[in-house]
Amino acid sequence: MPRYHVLVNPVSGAGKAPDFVEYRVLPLLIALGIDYDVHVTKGVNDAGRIGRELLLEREQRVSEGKVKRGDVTTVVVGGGDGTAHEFMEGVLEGVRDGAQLGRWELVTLPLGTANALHSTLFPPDSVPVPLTERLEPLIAPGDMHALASLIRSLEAGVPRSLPVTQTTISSEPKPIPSHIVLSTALHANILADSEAFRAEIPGVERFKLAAAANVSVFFPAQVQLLPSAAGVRMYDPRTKDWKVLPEKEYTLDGPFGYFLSTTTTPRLEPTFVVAPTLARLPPGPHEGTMDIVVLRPLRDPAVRAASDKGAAWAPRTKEVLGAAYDDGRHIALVYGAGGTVDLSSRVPQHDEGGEPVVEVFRCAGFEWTPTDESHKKSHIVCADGSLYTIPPGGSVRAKVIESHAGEGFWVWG
Ligand SMILES: Nc1ncnc2c1ncn2[C@@H]1O[C@H](COP(=O)(O)OP(=O)(O)OP(=O)(O)O)[C@@H](O)[C@H]1O
Repeated sequence: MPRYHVLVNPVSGAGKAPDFVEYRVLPLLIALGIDYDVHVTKGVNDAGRIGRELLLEREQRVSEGKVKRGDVTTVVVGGGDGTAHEFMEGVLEGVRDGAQLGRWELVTLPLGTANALHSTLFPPDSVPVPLTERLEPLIAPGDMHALASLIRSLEAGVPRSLPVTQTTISSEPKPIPSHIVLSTALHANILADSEAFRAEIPGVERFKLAAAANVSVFFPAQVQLLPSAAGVRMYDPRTKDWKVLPEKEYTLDGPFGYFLSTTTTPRLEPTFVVAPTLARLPPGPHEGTMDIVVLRPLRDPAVRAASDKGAAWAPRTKEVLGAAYDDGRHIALVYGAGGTVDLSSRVPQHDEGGEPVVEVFRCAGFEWTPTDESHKKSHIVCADGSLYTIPPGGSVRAKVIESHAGEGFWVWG
């Protein structure tokens, strides 16, 4: 077994990573005779430093003939999504400086707050990963879910590819990689505001408070969808399948309420299934696409008719995103004849011609250009929980990186 690298972020989530690694992860590796190195993060972006160092160390060992170029580096992420993000960012920075990427296999542990990646790989209601006789005496039943990704890596098999989105913002000197989520509008602003509550409320409740502060905001912007080899597709709730959009529909005019893209994770929290198409209609390996979930308030007939449009929109957003907590039911909703939405519907409503409430696109990427320089909230971008600001007059461009066989990131799930 090759050496395992174990990252420990002592502040992620409720701060349980050091104990969990010491008492649950390391004893398992020791019992199985697997060598490991523990790397404790010392502050913001330190996981990136560790990523860069491991990449360079690997490069050195390849040049000394100690490991082969195609050999895997396994990294157990003892933290949340942000820790994995920083780590991958650091590796990719090293690649931009000229090092070869190589193959990285990540093991997730649900030690952050939202744990989007771990929840996607192992949803709360998923069947426990089966244990072989070798592991059975070593793992307590209560730890099965948290250790599921580690168990998969120890039992071998095939890890999943982890596509990376590369984002450029005119103000940022370097492109920003992300593997979970890239968003603007409501989601990015919830993250921005929820940081203020982190010390007070370590759990997901802080997101709900921040949501209330942003739910009626209209985000003025224009979006250009970037086609993949299969063009730009939009989800049709009636056929429950994609339809290919004509090129003239690649431009989306705002204002926007919600705008979020993801390549890997249908769910952002254990029960918040915001992009169910990723699970129900999974893209092929190396397809190079993202799924984008969009809410545009002025498509809503009731909002168009209202004098206080923000007040009319807020309950609609809550209803629709609330349906996402019910196994991603929001993408089945369509506007009825009078602009109503039947929120109890698990299947599309029967009203002829009703438009989908949520627009879901599958394409290679997008460009988001704020159209009101004075509207600060429409300039905020979230890449895997890290926040960036688009400068006045600027825009953000996000595109899935083409993946190469044998090189890149994989995850055990
Ligand atoms: N020693 C440290 N002191 C302070 N901050 C740290 C330290 N080590 C890492 N960090 C920072 O901790 C932040 C939070 O980590 P992470 O995102 O993994 O946890 P989380 O936000 O609780 O979980 P999730 O991303 O799953 O919601 C990261 O942005 C990272 O930069």
